[in-house]
Amino acid sequence: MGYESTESQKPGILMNELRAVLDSIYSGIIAVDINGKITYINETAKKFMVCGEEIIGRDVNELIPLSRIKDVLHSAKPQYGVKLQIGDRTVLTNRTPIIINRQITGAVSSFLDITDLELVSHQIHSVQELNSELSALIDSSADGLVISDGQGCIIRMNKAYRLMLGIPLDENFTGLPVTELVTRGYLSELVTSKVLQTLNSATMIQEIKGREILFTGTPVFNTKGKVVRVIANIRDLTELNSLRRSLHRFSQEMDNYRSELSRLKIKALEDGFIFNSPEIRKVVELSIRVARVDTNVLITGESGVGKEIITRMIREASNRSTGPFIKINCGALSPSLIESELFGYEEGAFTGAAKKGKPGIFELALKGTLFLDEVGELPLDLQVKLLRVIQEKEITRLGGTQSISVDVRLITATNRNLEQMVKEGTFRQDLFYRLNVVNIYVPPLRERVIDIPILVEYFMRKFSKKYNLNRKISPEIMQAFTEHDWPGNIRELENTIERMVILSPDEGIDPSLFKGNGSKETTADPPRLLKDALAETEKKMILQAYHLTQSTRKAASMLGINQSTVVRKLKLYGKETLVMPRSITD
Ligand SMILES: Nc1ncnc2c1ncn2[C@@H]1O[C@H](COP(=O)(O)OP(=O)(O)OP(=O)(O)O)[C@@H](O)[C@H]1O
Repeated sequence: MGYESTESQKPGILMNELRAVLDSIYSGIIAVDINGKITYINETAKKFMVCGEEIIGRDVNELIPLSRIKDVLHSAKPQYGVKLQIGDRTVLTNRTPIIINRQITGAVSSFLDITDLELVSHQIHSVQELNSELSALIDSSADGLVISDGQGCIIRMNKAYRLMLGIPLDENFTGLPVTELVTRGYLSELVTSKVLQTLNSATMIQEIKGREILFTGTPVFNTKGKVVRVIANIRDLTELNSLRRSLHRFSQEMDNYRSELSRLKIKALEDGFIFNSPEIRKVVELSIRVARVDTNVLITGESGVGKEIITRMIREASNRSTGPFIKINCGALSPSLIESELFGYEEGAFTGAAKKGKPGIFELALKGTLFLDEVGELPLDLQVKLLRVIQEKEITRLGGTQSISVDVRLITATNRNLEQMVKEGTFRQDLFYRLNVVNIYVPPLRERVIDIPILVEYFMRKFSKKYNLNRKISPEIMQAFTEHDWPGNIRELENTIERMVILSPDEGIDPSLFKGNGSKETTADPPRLLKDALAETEKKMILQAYHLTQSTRKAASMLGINQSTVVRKLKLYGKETLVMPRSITD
């Protein structure tokens, strides 16, 4: 459109036309004179002004405080693309000086509202950020992902997807139909196709290269309910399933273990192992746990606390329960006897050796359990030999040359402080470590008085039955039992009750028999016949000697009497006798 003047067009008409043109454009236009007073403003620019009054002739900064058009008046230099804030709108402005005859007479500013554009550009920026976040998320996912459009064409595929299906990183699938994955042999069935057919989520499991893969397809709908995307997610279930199977197996084992544990606990009680205290409960649990592992166990605790009974429980709960159980008391035999007992000997090994030689208990305990009681009493030279057997799992009979392999579980017990003995140099440290792989400490009775009443009841029943006597215990005596110190622990308690059951004259238990056993009570004993007192002392000494040595021969030599007397008396007291200080079961 041109603005050439013709004869018929007057300048006024032209001006009107020009104004109409300027008013109809999107840009705002403001002209100022040399003083910055507004000389012209078009309709678009007026919309930016807050005042509805006269604008012409007013200072530009009154209406647009941030306007820098006056800078152009001073510098005579045009400005282009300057961002300016007018009220809540953002505009992009160009400012040009008006120069007539080389004189600045004013300036014109034209500006374009870019507020909405800014908003859109901001939104585009946010979308770009979101997009890169999404890409990072998709790529870092451990699940495989393939995203297709509503027509089933692949838009993106992440690394995990490629790895799980064995698709090379440089094989491009973008824009291709998802069915191409089947065509190229990566898959046999497509979850995406299922989603597109049913317009619903779908799952399937496929075995790919020996691995179990779970496919899950999810449709994404637009506002009109049309599927615009299908997201196929794949997850390798192989490890998960194998973990699940292990977990199942493990929990089944745990269940078996638990029921076995309670079975053995019940059995321990049935077998006459009596306890109420949490301390012994822990000992029993540890013993049963350790029984399953074929390792050396050292049981420590004072004399008579139940170390042997616990050893038998371990053996009972172990895989060697049907193998032999052999006990040897290292404190009751001379060193030379222990050596020949442990390792056996060949014919003529020493004077008095049996003609054909004799196997040692390491041989006899083959596939079984060997219990070395009072191991702290073992002399140093025998400690070295025992250590060698443990390390080499072989023995050589005394006087022999042939190595015999040893398959024995070793359980040792002591009432001595082996750690202290190691410090003092009377027990070898290396042997101590070998024996003490697992330590089970049995606390003395005074540290678990809660066990006393139940033990008293048990022993009362046991001995009443054994001697066919009906004995009852009064609350006062029970009280005295729980208050007693029991330095000899359960063995002492057991012996005391046995004595009381036998010696009490009637159904009730004679309290004086208990007082005579070293009770804290101070009342004097009633006078008794000398022969009864002697018989009682004799019995006590014989029983004690026998319990200490576990051998009628040793007990006899300890007391300076005949072995036959010990055997006879023990029979009289109802005790079973053993000729040798070892017992072989099964
Ligand atoms: N909890 C218990 N329930 C029933 N009887 C027990 C219990 N603890 C120990 N006894 C009995 O006490 C006596 C001594 O137990 P055991 O021989 O096991 O003790 P120990 O610690 O091996 O003794 P030592 O150190 O003298 O060899 C045994 O007759 C045993 O049956």
